[in-house]
Amino acid sequence: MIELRGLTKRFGGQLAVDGVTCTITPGRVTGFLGPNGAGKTTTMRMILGLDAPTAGGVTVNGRRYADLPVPMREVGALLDARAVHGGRTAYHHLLCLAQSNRIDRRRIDEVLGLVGLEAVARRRAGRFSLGMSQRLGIAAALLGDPAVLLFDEPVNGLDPDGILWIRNLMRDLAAEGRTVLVSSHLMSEMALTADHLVVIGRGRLIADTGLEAFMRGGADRSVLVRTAQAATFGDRLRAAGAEVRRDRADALTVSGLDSAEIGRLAALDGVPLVELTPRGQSLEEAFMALTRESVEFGVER
Ligand SMILES: Nc1ncnc2c1ncn2[C@@H]1O[C@H](COP(=O)(O)OP(=O)(O)OP(=O)(O)O)[C@@H](O)[C@H]1O
Repeated sequence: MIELRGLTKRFGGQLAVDGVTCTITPGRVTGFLGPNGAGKTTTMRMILGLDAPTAGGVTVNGRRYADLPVPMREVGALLDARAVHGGRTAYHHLLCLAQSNRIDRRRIDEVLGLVGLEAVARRRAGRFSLGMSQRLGIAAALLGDPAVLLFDEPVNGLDPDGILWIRNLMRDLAAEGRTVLVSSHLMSEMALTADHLVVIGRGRLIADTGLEAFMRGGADRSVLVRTAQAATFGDRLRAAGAEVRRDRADALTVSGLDSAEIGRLAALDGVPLVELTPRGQSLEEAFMALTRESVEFGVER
């Protein structure tokens, strides 16, 4: 569990994080979203005690990071995958971390296995590809078997196999009951990975909500209706107050009436429907709508 209370960070005149209050709960993947410069990395750095808040505070499992006796056993993080000593082997990198955190060295082989790096454990980390570096960073995050995990933009620069692997890993970690916070500016990625979303823009919390509610919220919702009698049924729906667009010979996009009402009218008129599908807006659209005001370097539209 991670609790942010009025968390604030100012860099000179710049308010990077502005009074964020929310709780990241265990057992699910929480996507931490926001446009570039929204304050995601700064928030994560404060959770990890790397930056001191200007005001407010944050606790991990009820304690401030600085008060955790062995932090790696409580919280693991992947912030910058390239931040390893390039001359060390993967094994040696993990060994140094294990020794300085009083973690049994047998755990090293376990985490190397978990991330699929056993075969290259004795190679220098400086020669690793980005994907391998990400895996090593994740191995380090998992080393202390922590209940809380933070990943900052973990899929950046990865190929589809790597992305799928990370996605499954996050979901597995959450299913084990851990708290998993993953930042991204990619909505499409979060739609496939997260159960819950925390969205920030210009340092402020703009949403703290389930994934489905986020997609539903504020949407101009419509319903796809397919029937061989599209022309006549379209007129019937218009007469009932709907806005109707005929997309194909057999397909209508209807707004202003919900699917239950459309289905009832079809049944009353004996119109056979081939399809009746409520359409939420895509996560990407919902995100754009929500963060439009808060994009730091927005393009005039
Ligand atoms: N050390 C620093 N000194 C001064 N300003 C900083 C510092 N770190 C971050 N900032 C500023 O704080 C704001 C938030 O940055 P942050 O990196 O937390 O955003 P982000 O959401 O992680 O963005 P991105 O998706 O681009 O990584 C930005 O305007 C950034 O320029």
